[in-house]
Amino acid sequence: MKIIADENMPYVDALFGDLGEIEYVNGRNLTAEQVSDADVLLVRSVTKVNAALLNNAQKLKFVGSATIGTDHVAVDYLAERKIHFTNAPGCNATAVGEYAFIAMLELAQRFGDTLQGKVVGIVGAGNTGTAAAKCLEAYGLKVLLCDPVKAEQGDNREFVSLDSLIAQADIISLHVPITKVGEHKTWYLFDEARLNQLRPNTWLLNCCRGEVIDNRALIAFKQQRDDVKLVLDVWEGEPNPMAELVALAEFATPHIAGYSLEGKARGTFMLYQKLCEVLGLEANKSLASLLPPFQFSQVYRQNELSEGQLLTLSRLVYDLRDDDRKFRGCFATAAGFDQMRKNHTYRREYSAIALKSETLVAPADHSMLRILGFN
Ligand SMILES: NC(=O)C1=CN([C@@H]2O[C@H](COP(=O)(O)OP(=O)(O)OC[C@H]3O[C@@H](n4cnc5c(N)ncnc54)[C@H](O)[C@@H]3O)[C@@H](O)[C@H]2O)C=CC1
Ligand SMILES: O=C(O)C(=O)[C@H](O)COP(=O)(O)O
Repeated sequence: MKIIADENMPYVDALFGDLGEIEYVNGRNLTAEQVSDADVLLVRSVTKVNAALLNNAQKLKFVGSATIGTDHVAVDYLAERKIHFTNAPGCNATAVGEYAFIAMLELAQRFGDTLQGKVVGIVGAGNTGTAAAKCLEAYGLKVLLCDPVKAEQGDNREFVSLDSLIAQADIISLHVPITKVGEHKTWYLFDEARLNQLRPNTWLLNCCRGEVIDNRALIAFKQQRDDVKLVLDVWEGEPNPMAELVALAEFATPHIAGYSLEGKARGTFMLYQKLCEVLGLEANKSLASLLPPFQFSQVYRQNELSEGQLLTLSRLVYDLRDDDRKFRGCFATAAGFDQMRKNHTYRREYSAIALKSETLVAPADHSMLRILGFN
C-alpha cells in the first residue's frame, strides 16, 4: 500500500509504518503526478484536495486531513468517488484555546493592563472557541458566546448576537470555520462596517481563518484606531500575508495556533484510527506512547498566583513572543512563512505540566490551574 503524507505531519512513521510504504511530500506543492499511484493520502490544511489533484489517482481509497478545518478538501467529490475521508475534529482545539488565552495574558502585560475583570466575546462556540472559553472562565472572566448555528441547533448554552457581543466585549476572539455562502457565512464577517463597531481599546484575536476579517479593511481601520490591539495567527492570502498588517499586529504568527505537540499528535493519531477502521484492522498503537516527557514536567508553588506569575507559568509551555519575533524576521516571502511552520518547535499544552500533590499553591489557584489543563 502506498501512503503519501505531508512532510509536516509528525508521527506518521510510528503510526503508519506497518501499514505500507510511506512517501513524504511538500503538501503545498503536491501534484497530480505525485499522487497518481497512492492508496492513501494524508494531508494538512495547505493541500487543495480536489478533482484536479486526484483525477488520475484511481487506486486512492482514503484521504485523511490531520486538521480541524476542511475548507481545503472537496468533500463532495471524494464522496462521489467513494473515497473515504476523515479530518480530525477537535485535535488541536486545546492548543488554539491556550494560544488565545496566553496571547491575552501577553497583551495585558505588554500594555500594563490586567486580563482579570475583562469581558471576552467568543465568536464560534465549537471546539476551539469552547477550549478558549474554558481557560477564560477558569481564570474567572465573563465570557460571551456568539454562535447562531449552535443556537439554532438547540445547544443550551447562553448565546448573544454578534452586535451585542461587539457592544459588550473588551476582547473578541474568532473561532469560526470559513464559509462563503449561507445565512451565517463567515467570509469577511468582520468587514469595514463591523470593524467600525468595535469599542475603544478592544483586543481582537483571529486564530481561525484569515478571510474571516477583510484584511485590507483591517489595515485601514487600524491605521485610524491604534487603541485597538490585534493578535493575528491567520492571514488573507497565506502564505503571503500583507506586510502592512503584520506591522500593525501586536502579536503575529504564521498559522500555528494549533501547533502543540499534543495537537499534532492527536491529528495524526485520529487518521491512523480511522484508516485502521476502514481497513478492518485493530488500531493497536497508543497516543500517549508517542509524546516525549516535557522538560518542565512538574511545578511547585507556594504563594497565591498573580497574573504575571500565571503568564510566567504559561510561557513554560508557550512563549508567544518567540514566535512573534521569528515571524517578523521571515514572513516577507512565502518560503519564510512555510519554513517557519515546517521548523516550528512544537510547544506543549498545559497538560504537559503536573502540579505536585504536595504543592502549597492556594486552593483556589490550584483548582484554576487544573481547569486550565495542568495535570
Ligand atoms: N489557527 C489554527 O492553527 C487553527 C485554525 N482552525 C480554524 O478554526 C476553525 C474553527 O475550529 P473549531 O472550533 O474546531 O470548529 P468547530 O466546527 O468545532 O466550531 C466552529 C463553530 O463556529 C460556528 N459558526 C459557524 N458560522 C458562524 C457564524 N457566522 N457566527 C458564529 N459562529 C459560527 C459553528 O456553529 C461552530 O460551532 C476551523 O474551521 C479552522 O478553520 C482550527 C484549528 C487550528
Ligand atoms: O486544523 C486546522 O484547521 C488548521 O488550521 C491547522 O492546525 C493548520 O495547520 P496545517 O494543517 O496547515 O499544518
